[in-house]
Amino acid sequence: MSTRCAVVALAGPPNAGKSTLINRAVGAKVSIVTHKVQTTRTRVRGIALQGDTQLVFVDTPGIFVSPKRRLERAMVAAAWDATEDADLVVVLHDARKPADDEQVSLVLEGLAKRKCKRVVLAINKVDDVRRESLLALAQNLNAAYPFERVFMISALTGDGVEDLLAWLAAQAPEGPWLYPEDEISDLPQRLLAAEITREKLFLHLHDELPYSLTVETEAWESFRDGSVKITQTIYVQREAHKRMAIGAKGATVRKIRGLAQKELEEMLETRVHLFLFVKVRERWVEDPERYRDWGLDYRS
Ligand SMILES: Nc1nc2c(ncn2[C@@H]2O[C@H](COP(=O)(O)OP(=O)(O)OP(=O)(O)O)[C@@H](O)[C@H]2O)c(=O)[nH]1
Repeated sequence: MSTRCAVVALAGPPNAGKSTLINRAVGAKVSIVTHKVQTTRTRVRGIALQGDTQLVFVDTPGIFVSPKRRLERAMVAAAWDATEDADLVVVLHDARKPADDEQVSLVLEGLAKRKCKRVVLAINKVDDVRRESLLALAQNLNAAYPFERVFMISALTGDGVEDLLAWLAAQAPEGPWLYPEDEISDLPQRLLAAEITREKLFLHLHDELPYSLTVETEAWESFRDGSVKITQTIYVQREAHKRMAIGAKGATVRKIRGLAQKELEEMLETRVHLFLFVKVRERWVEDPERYRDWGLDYRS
């Protein structure tokens, strides 16, 4: 089978609907692929399969910033490099915003100065505006930058998304996939499973725990009877947070485990054995590898 692969730079300001679009494209509730998956210059936000074509969506967050400090300038330059490296660029525009919106103007000016290969516009959230306003919006945006194509989509309802994906896939050059299939098909499930546990933690710990808490799915084992054993670690930054997450005699983590396991069973339609560990990973934000294994295990 001849394969195709394209790196697609997704240029959408915060809130344009990138995560929603990626979730739909990937076909699973996964908003971030992982910090572990990287192309040379930028973070991979999601990987979608369209038949024999792999579409690797990369992020371009910096291009919406007017850089002042040196670090910002470096970040913006890297993001622009990512758009130049990409096979295709999708500018995602929120249909509720005007064509001369400051952030989109910044991007269109930048695009005009660069050698981006192929740039298309996807006007998102079309479910939330009057249809009649869309034509003028598309014309105005096209006047500011000559897009190769304009797509009208609703990442939320899925309207138009298949057309966009099919078009992107058809443009993808022939070549090997950047990521193995099992890696990408396994990844969303692992992440989703971690997100489910994180959600339960937030719902039940209220404001007590800081937002720095993370959950990682460490192992995923499938058994012959169809059941799955999922092992996750909840990383917190301090001993006090660990005690909070565990609760008196383990009551909190047990409750979280029960709720998360139930939701996982519904999602996977099979029996799930969920094992949760709580670990302290001090300053993991700054140096995740170094502090990864600090702290004691707690098994629920
Ligand atoms: N009505 C409508 N809302 C949408 C659509 N797509 C996304 N949204 C909403 O817009 C908000 C932002 O969507 P996200 O997908 O998180 O946006 P994002 O671009 O990933 O945002 P960042 O992660 O901050 O970069 C959410 O409340 C979505 O539900 C759409 O097609 N229609």
